[in-house]
Amino acid sequence: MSNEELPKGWEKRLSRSTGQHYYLNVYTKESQWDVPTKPAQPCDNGDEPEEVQCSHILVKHVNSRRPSSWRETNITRSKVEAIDLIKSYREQIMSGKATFSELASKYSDCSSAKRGGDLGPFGRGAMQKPFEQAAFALKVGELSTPVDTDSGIHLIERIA
Ligand SMILES: O=C(CCc1ccccc1)N[C@H](Cc1nc2ccccc2[nH]1)C(=O)O
Repeated sequence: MSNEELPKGWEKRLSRSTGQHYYLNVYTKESQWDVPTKPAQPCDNGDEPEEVQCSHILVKHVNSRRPSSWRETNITRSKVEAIDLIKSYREQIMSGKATFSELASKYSDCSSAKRGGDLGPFGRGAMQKPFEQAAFALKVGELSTPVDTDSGIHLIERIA
């Protein structure tokens, strides 16, 4: 099995003393004789926080899991229209024409709109995977591109 086929974070090495292959976890530098079957976990050297705090603007569409919100009882816009709205909100925030909180309070189809879109701190496993992946990839203060979940289209800002 070449390195390319191993789960992420593992390297195949040759033991000089035994002539046997072993496997090195490149994060923790631990080694094992058995072929790894799961990706190596980065050791807790601070390269990923336990929790992040984000605000989001959610624009639901007709295919959303629950096409209804505090703003609109029956949401009929298309997914493309939702993406275009999120792109326009992103542009307004990036250009300084509006703040994230203003737009979230006015336009987000999530109940967090009442808190300027603030979802509070959350760890991995708390949110739908596409949202989680996008949130944990953001640096503090960074704005995502449109994120697609079963709830709808999101614009995410990492607060902490
Ligand atoms: O699930 C909720 C409440 C989320 C929340 C968390 C923490 C504080 C306040 C609200 N709202 C859904 C819409 C929704 N779907 C989401 C998916 C990921 C993150 C936030 C989301 N919000 C809905 O209203 O359909």
